[in-house]
Parts: sequence; C-alpha cells; structure tokens
Amino acid sequence: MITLLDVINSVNYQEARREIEEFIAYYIQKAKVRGAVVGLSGGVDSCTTLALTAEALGPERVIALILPSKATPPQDVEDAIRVARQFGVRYEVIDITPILNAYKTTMSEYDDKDLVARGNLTARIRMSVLYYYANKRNMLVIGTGDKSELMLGYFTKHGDGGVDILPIGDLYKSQVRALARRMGLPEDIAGKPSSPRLWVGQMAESELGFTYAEADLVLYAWELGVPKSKIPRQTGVPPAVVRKILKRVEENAHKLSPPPIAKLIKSRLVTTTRSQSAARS
Ligand SMILES: Nc1ncnc2c1ncn2[C@@H]1O[C@H](COP(=O)(O)OP(=O)(O)OC[C@H]2O[C@@H]([n+]3cccc(C(=O)O)c3)[C@H](O)[C@@H]2O)[C@@H](O)[C@H]1O
Ligand SMILES: Nc1ncnc2c1ncn2[C@@H]1O[C@H](COP(=O)(O)OP(=O)(O)OP(=O)(O)O)[C@@H](O)[C@H]1O
Ligand SMILES: [Mg+2]
Repeated sequence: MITLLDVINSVNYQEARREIEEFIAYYIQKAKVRGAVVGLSGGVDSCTTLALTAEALGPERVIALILPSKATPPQDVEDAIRVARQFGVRYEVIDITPILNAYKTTMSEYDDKDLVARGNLTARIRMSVLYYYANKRNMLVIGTGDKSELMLGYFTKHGDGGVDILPIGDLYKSQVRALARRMGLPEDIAGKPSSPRLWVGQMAESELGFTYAEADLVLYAWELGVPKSKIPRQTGVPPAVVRKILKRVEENAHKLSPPPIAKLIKSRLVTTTRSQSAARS
C-alpha cells in the first residue's frame, strides 16, 4: 500500500532545495541574463518558486510581479507582498483588469460567460506582462508549475505554461508544500488550498473532480511502474478516479511538447544530409 506520506517522504528536501537552486543559477548563467521575473499569486507554488529563486540568485536579481484581476481575492495580494518582503524581493502590483477589458471591447467573440476561455486569456495576459519585463530587463521568466499540474495538464497552454524554466516541475503538489514549510514560508501560504483564481470561486480540486492527495498518489504509483489495473488497490484511490486522473495525463500530454512540425518526406525533391537526419529524429 502506498500512502501520501510515502510520496512526501520520497524526497530529501534539503538536497532538493540545493539542487533546484543550482538549477536556477545554472540556467540564468547559461542564458547570460541579469536575473529572473516571477509571477507571484500568493499561492504555494509561486511563493515557493520565488523563495528558491531569491536564494539561488540573491534577491536583488529577482523581480516579483503581482498581477491581480477582478477574480483575485485581496488576501492573495497581501500574501504575495508578505512573501516578497520576507525574501527581500522587489515587487510591483499591476492590475490587469484594463488589459482584459481591452480584449473584451475588441473581440467580437468575447463572451464573459465562457469562464475557461476568459480565464485562459487572463493567464496569457500575465504571460505577456512577464515577458515584457523579461525582455526589458534582460531576465528569464521563471515558471511555477509543479509536477502534479504539469502531468495533469492543469495549466493554460502558453499562459502560465509559457515560461523559460520550471524549477519545481519535478515535485508533486504535496512535496511543494513540504518544501515550502522547510523554507519557512508562512503556514497559511504553505497550506493554502490550491486555486488558479481565473474566475471568482474557482478551486482546483472541485474543477478537477479529485483531490491533489489522490492525484499525487496515483501519479507517484504510476511513476513507480505500478500497472494501471493495480493502482486502485495499491493507493486506495477508487478505480473511477484513477481512470479520470490518467485520462487527463494522456489527453493533455500535448501541452508539454513543442508543436509538431509537418516534416516533408515524399514531396521533398532535394534531400540534404541535415534534412535526412531531421526526418529520422
Ligand atoms: N491534441 C492536441 N494537440 C495539440 N493541441 C491541442 C490538442 N488538444 C487541444 N489542443 C489545444 O490546446 C487548447 C486547450 O488548452 P488550454 O488553452 O490550456 O485550455 P484548457 O486545457 O481547456 O484549460 C486550461 C485549464 O487549466 C486550468 N488552469 C489554468 C491556468 C492556471 C491553472 C492553475 O492551476 O493555476 C489552471 C484552467 O482552470 C483550465 O481547467 C485547445 O484550445 C487547442 O488549441
Ligand atoms: N494574481 C497573480 N499575479 C501574478 N502571477 C499570477 C497570479 N495568478 C497566477 N499567477 C501566475 O500563474 C501561476 C499559476 O497559478 P497557480 O494557481 O497554479 O499557482 P499558485 O497560485 O502559485 O499555487 P496553487 O497552484 O497552489 O494555487 C502562478 O504560480 C503565478 O506565477
Ligand atoms: Mg493559485
């Protein structure tokens, strides 16, 4: 039987912190940029990522952008500011409502009732703002996606998924919470129920239709190589929920790959050595 405690205890957090910070420092140096931009929501993922980035680079090389919309609870903005201050990182609060309104008044198809389409637009506006700052200041955009969200495809393609590096992308949500606690993040943030806040009242677990505890157990068992049919008995997660989780993983795999390129094979009249090897790969 695999328990959530097994998932949490499968990582040495002191080592993970060191490894992730080395990863961040390495990619910043490799890209020859001055520092890092982090979108800071006040949720556990972005707060933990900000803390790791500040420790890796020094807080003076990091900027946190707090980008509330009408769907953002004021408490989240306060939480984000508290964490930016705790780690000594400069921050800016930019209300993105006027940007969203510009789309609303410009696009004939705009529909306030389509919550997912509007929510994804919100996430993509944030991505554009983060990249503007990254361009302007010669910095990288640091992604905040955790392993559970990435595997489930529970993010907006080219929105919060549009980033340069993913420091916590190999830690399940329950493991991110454990790391957050060890890094001294306030408990109300480390334990804050997950929400994309793309519309008022949106909560991750109710939208997904299962809990992160269930997702982490199933994904961990799957990663260990437990056959699909044995995952329910090994984890205690009902078979219908296991199927739902693994279906999401399969259906959203496209979000983690670069767009497929139509490689011309039959219609190519001149074949070069380089195009031959590209076609094989
Ligand atoms: N097989 C395929 N191959 C290549 N591309 C494919 C595809 N199927 C769909 N697509 C494309 O992908 C699009 C759908 O993907 P996408 O635009 O992401 O949209 P979608 O997956 O429908 O929605 C995003 C979901 O992530 C959640 N989210 C978003 C942002 C943050 C967080 C969070 O946890 O904070 C969560 C949000 O609540 C929502 O449930 C389609 O419109 C299509 O363009
Ligand atoms: N109001 C916001 N201001 C700045 N960035 C935001 C805001 N809302 C979302 N983001 C960015 O989008 C990312 C995805 O949101 P998501 O909700 O998955 O992460 P989180 O809030 O940090 O943690 P959790 O998933 O537990 O809610 C955030 O980590 C952050 O980088
Ligand atoms: Mg959130």
